[in-house]
Formats: sequence, structure tokens, C-alpha cells
Amino acid sequence: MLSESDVRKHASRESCWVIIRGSVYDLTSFVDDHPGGAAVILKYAGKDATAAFEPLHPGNTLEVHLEPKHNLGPVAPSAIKQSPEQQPSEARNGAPKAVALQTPKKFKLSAVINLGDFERAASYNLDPKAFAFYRAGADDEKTLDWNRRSWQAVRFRPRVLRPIGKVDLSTSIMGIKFSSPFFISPAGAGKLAHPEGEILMTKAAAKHKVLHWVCNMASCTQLEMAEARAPDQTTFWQIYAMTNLAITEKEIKQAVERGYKGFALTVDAIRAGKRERDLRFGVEEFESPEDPETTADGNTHGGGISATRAPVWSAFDWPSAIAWIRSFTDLPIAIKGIQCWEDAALCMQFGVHPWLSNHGGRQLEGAPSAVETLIEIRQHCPSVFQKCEVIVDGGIMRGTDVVKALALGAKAVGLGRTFLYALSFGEAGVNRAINILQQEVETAMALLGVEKVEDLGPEYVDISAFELRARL
Ligand code: HEM
Ligand SMILES: Cc1cc2nc3c(=O)[nH]c(=O)nc-3n(C[C@H](O)[C@H](O)[C@H](O)COP(=O)(O)O)c2cc1C
Repeated sequence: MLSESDVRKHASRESCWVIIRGSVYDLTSFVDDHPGGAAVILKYAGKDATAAFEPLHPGNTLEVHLEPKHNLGPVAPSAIKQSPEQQPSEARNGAPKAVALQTPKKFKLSAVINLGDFERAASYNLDPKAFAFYRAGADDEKTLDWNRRSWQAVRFRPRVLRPIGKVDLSTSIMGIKFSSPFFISPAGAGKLAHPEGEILMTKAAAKHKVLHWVCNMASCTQLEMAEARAPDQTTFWQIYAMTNLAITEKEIKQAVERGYKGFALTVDAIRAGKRERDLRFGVEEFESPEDPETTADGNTHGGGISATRAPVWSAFDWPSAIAWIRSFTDLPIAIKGIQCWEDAALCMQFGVHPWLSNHGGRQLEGAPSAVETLIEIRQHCPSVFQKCEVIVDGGIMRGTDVVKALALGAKAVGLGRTFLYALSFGEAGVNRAINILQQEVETAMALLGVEKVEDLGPEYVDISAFELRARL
């Protein structure tokens, strides 16, 4: 059986062994193919990576992505005792799988009265590294901030003295009826917030009949999340095309078999954005003498948990991407990461739905917010709204933001971070986030003089702030 000292000898890119769940893996040939980048793996070369690995990966990742030759067998029980300082903070706090529940909650769910409170709560309650991973945006995080502020720049044009009774939030999204026009956007690593991970989002979504658009980078498996569905619940699946397309193809086929009824292909992440919050955490740990070296060219290994995403398949063009995904399913497809009207028009041409998103400001700093892209489409190619369902996300913090998006032509409005933060309180947190949003949307529609989602239109909003910007 391999021992602690055996593993320690393989702590470099040239020979990289790690321990995960008591087994030794030789990742030397895998390091440069790792979808989360080489740096994170090299940081744990020669050490036990279980605590860092678990919350970020579905339970079957090792079986799906590694060949049997990578598994060198079990490690002797005494292997790799790290000092508390060397361990990742989640491991220091106790059980490896969850970060959030190991520390007493400082910010109670009962104190949460709006969606922004979930972020404040998470900043108190979550492990700082986990919070940084969720919160991070690219570069100076200006796009992340702008996503939020851009909804505020849209003003309402309310109508009064209209009889308003029950406000009906229900709508259909890609052919399926839901109780609300907002949904849980695909966002991974849910076990950083709660040990049960994203299945709790599926359960809360079932309770409220809202859409959970499940993420393929989730920390629960596709099967677990399918099994968590209520009998009458519909969920959709999000895809990254990985360099090993065969793996993604299998994933899509299984998603169809497992009853996912709609798909999104995410196309805005062929490289990872430079998320400096993550990098700073990496650098802080990196300075310990145990960590890998800064190389002569000034690069560092171990630069944060999402710093250098490697191989997402980046050779697709429009015809090949759509033909590829269409060869697996006739179900509705959205292309996630549309950021200009020309690409929205291409979605229309190829019979798919445009999902206006800049990945929550995590990718290209300077990218437009979904508001700006909605306005562009209205100006240059309004037929997109007739032929496609336009989906949006990014910076939605209020019911009023949802209503503004719908008025500008969106069919469905996603929220990413908010539901991850809410998940730190378990299913109850996600339930509360949905309740808060439903109440805020309901109030905003009533005050606007509208009873039904389909009655919202551009006459209810004033976008002159954006026209002024365009003229300058
Ligand atoms: C040991 C074998 C490992 C395998 C087979 C593996 C596999 C994967 C795969 C397949 C993904 C893409 C997500 C998915 O489709 O499931 C991923 C993402 C990722 N992995 Fe690993 N991984 C390994 C080790 C590690 C380790 C030790 C870390 C240390 C923290 C790590 C951190 C990450 C991160 C940060 C992401 C990206 C998450 C994101 O940006 O959303 N991985 N990994
Ligand atoms: C921590 C985190 C992980 C994410 N993971 C994914 C993912 O795996 N796939 C994807 O298409 N989008 C992913 N996103 C982007 C979200 O789907 C969504 O576009 C974004 O969060 C919306 O912005 P918001 O967080 O301001 O609501 C992620 C976002 C965050 C914050």
C-alpha cells in the first residue's frame, strides 16, 4: 500500500499525485486537461485534495473523467497529516463536504428581508473562500456592478386607476408552464453553501413550481438532481461542451433519458474570466513555503479556484454547434451568453432561444448587461421577440428588475448568485428567496397597473437613460 511519503514525492507538474477519498490518483497526464485549470490541482500535488475537491465536483466525477490507470490504489490510513494552517479552510472547520454549516450562523434567515440580505448573510456565514468564489466577477468587477445598476437605470411608467385584483405571475418557459417568470440560473459548486448542494434548489423549485435550470458543473450528479424532482416537476439542463466532446455527448443523452425537458448551451466561457477575488485567496495561501513556486516567467501556480479554466471546446461555429446539439435532441434549446443583437438574430435563424447573459460579470469585463442587449434587439431586430423566447440574467436583485426585463421583452429572468447565497440556509433559504421575489414582482405589477405577465410591454418602461448614453 502507498504511504504518505510516497505521495509527497510526487508534488510537481512532472509527477503529480493527489489523495482523494483515501485513494491515490496520478494526475500527471490529466493536469493540463482539468476543466478547472492546472493551478488548482498543482496546489494539492503531493497532498490530500479531498476537502477542496468534494464541494466543487459531482460525486461521480472521478469515475466519469479519469481512466482506471489514474487510480494507484488506497493510501495507508496515516497518510498526509497536514498542519491546520496548510489545510484548506473548509477542512479546518470540520467535515470536508460542507463549508457553511460548520460555523454557527451569525446572520439568521429570519433577518433576511430582501435578496441583498442573502449576499450579506453569505458574507458573514460562509467560509470566506467559498463566498469569494460565488461573489467573484472578472477584473475590477465593474461589469458585475453594472449588471445590477443597469436595471436601476430603467424607470417605470406606471398606469393608475385601473382595477387590479389578483396578479397572475404564471407564464410558460420554452413550452412548460411555471408559476413565475423568474428561475434559478445554472450555477455550480452548491456544496460550498450546503452539504446537500443543488438538490435542495430542485426541491424548493418544486414547492413553488418555479424552474430550476440545473447546472452541469453542479456538485450533485445529474442523476441525483433528476431523482430529487417532484413527480410533476420539470427541470432543464445546462451544458458546457468540454474538449472531450464524447463526455458531453453522453451527458446530453443521459439528460434526455432522465427527463430534462430543455437545454442551454453556455457559450460565453471558452476561457475563464480573470477573477481576482479568487486569485487573491490563492495568493494568500500560496505564500506559505509549502506551496508551489512562482515560476521564472512570473506566473504562479495555485492562483485561485477558478483562475485558469482549461478545455471548454472552442472550435464550434454557429452551424456546427447547433447541428451537434440538435443531433441529440429535438427539445427546446437556448444559447446562453448572447451579448449583442447580431447573435440574437443568429439564434432566431438557427431556431434556438437567445439567453442574454454575461455570466454574472464573471467572464468579459466590459460586456453589456442584459438590459442593453434587450434594448439593442428592440432597436435592430425586434422580430427576435416574436420568433424566440428571450431569456435574461445578470444583476437581478429585486422584483422590479424582473418586471423591467419582462416589459422589455424577456420571457424568463434568471438569478444565479442569489440562490447560491440562499442555499447556505438550506431549502428554507431558497424557499424564502422565491417567496420574497414572488411578493416583490406581484407588488410591482400591481403598482404598474398590470395583472398578467403577458400584458407587460415596453410602454411600461422609460429607457431614455440608455438612449442618452448611446448619443454621447
Ligand atoms: C482529481 C481529479 C479531478 C477531476 C477528475 C476533476 C474534474 C473536473 C471536472 C470534470 C470539472 C468540470 C465540472 C464538471 O463538468 O463536472 C472540474 C472543474 C473544476 N475543478 Fe476539478 N477535478 C479534479 C480535481 C480537482 C481538484 C483537486 C481541485 C481543487 C480545488 C479542483 C477544482 C476544480 C474547479 C475550481 C473547477 C471549476 C469550477 C468552475 O469554474 O465552475 N478539481 N473538475
Ligand atoms: C458561482 C457561480 C457559478 C456559475 N456556474 C455556471 C455554470 O456552471 N454554467 C453556466 O452557464 N453559468 C454559470 N454561472 C452563471 C449563472 O448561470 C448566471 O448567468 C449568473 O450568475 C447571473 O448573474 P447573477 O449572479 O448576478 O444573478 C455561474 C455563476 C456563479 C455566480
